Amino acid sequence: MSSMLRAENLHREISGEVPVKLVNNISLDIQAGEFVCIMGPSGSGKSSLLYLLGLLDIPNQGKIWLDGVDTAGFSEDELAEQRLQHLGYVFQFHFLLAEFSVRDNVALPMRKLAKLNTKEIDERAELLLEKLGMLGQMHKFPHQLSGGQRQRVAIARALANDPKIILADEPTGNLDSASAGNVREILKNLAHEMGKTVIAVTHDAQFAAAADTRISIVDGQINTTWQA
Ligand SMILES: Nc1ncnc2c1ncn2[C@@H]1O[C@H](COP(=O)(O)OP(=O)(O)OP(=O)(O)O)[C@@H](O)[C@H]1O
Repeated sequence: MSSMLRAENLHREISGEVPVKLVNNISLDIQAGEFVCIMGPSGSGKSSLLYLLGLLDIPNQGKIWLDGVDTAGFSEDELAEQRLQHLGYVFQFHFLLAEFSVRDNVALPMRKLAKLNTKEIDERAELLLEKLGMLGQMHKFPHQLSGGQRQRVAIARALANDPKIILADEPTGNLDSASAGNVREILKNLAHEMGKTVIAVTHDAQFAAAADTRISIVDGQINTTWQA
């Protein structure tokens, strides 16, 4: 195994009359193909940490290495390129575009990256939808799907550019238990069968039980780390 995402002494605070420490001196080292869950009480800084690890926010102090590459000092354009190529995101709310079909939603990140032609993009979108059991719904629009189906499309979209890392923020938070179990198995298999590094924030104990590593956050700091 090799280090896929390494963070050293991450700090993130919001300045103001009373500065708020969201992330307070967090260091971690996540391996390729590892399934990691971040847990902790509401407001403890889990999402803030995930945004830093996903290069969606910039730490006030500390560094992040993505597959050995130091991301400190990257310009906004360079960070956007890293996000598009190497990171896939799944949120509690799916953020699918309402006016786009299922297939077009999955195709969108590939169109932005512009490495494949239109035919190749549609073929890959269909392949990903097939893997997630959603091929039959590809011409539908997000409002025509159930919550679990939308989340599977969101996972297909996250996989579009074959990222190294999938970051998920409460991916089962809005789902009934059967759909939550389905999404949990999909994300676990992405790590264990496809070798993706999966990092998920969750309050869902069953979801966390499937992880290789559980990191518990309290007041912006790592409280405990548990490994299977
Ligand atoms: N932009 C911001 N400005 C001020 N406070 C913020 C900001 N973003 C987050 N916070 C506060 O920082 C703390 C950490 O927030 P964060 O969303 O990271 O926690 P969390 O552990 O993910 O919570 P939850 O489980 O409820 O989603 C919370 O108290 C939150 O209210």
